[in-house]
Amino acid sequence: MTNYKVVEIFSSINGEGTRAGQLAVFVRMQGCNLNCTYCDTKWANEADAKFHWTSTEEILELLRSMEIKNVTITGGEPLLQEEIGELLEAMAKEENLRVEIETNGSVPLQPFAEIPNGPSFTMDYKLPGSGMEKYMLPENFAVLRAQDTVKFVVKDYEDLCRARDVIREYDLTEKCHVYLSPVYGQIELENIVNFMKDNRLNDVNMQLQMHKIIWDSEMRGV
Ligand SMILES: C[S@@+](CC[C@H](N)C(=O)[O-])C[C@H]1O[C@@H](n2cnc3c(N)ncnc32)[C@H](O)[C@@H]1O
Ligand SMILES: Nc1nc2[nH]cc(C(=O)O)c2c(=O)[nH]1
Ligand code: SF4
Ligand SMILES: [Mg+2]
Repeated sequence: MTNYKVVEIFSSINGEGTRAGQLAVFVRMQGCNLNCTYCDTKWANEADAKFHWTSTEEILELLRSMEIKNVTITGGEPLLQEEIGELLEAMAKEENLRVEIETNGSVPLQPFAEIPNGPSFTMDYKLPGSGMEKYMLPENFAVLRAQDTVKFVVKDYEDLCRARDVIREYDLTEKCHVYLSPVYGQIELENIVNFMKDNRLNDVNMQLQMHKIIWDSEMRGV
């Protein structure tokens, strides 16, 4: 039986992305290979973070009982779980689930893109402000499909410029959804809009993390 290091499972509205505002279940996995300056889930990344070994069947049973269609698998970095492919394959066979996986851009996506009826990807491209850009795998861009998303979490003007350049270099708005999302509390929101206007960033979505507006920004499980 395959098990995963699950730190929390909760339902909420999705605060981000193409399904923002819709009910979703979040499955958060322990551990990460990166250490972004701004990470809001550092607590889940620590090697000694409290987790429950949870099996594929236990996760599926819980999801079936919750009767919520959207599932977001996140972390930490969920694609580091050994055998995560097995979970994604099992979820793909569930008729009533629509699965999204949030991933940090440093793990090859190709193997997971081949899963029939598999998850959509919300892939971060880590910008200079994260300190992690050197770990990005540009070959992942070639794997993305119309249902997938590239997300740029922007901290400052340098990050905005880099996001713009990457969007243009890889023609991302022609391939998939593209989001700009502020590092919480660290950039004037208006500056993002002005930058989009100045640079004619058509087909790019600015988003705010709704859950941090609705609840305390440090609150877990919402
Ligand atoms: C915690 S990560 C987990 C998934 C994966 N490790 C990743 O980085 O995409 C989920 C999302 O939250 C974003 N995030 C983390 N800390 C943030 C912050 N302080 N403000 C805004 N977004 C943040 C990440 O950039 C990522 O898009
Ligand atoms: N409500 C809610 N929506 C979310 N969308 C992405 C989240 C995340 O932590 O990645 C998140 C989260 O933690 N909570
Ligand atoms: S990759 Fe994701 S979970 Fe890992 S440190 Fe960065 S934001 Fe946090
Ligand atoms: Mg979060």
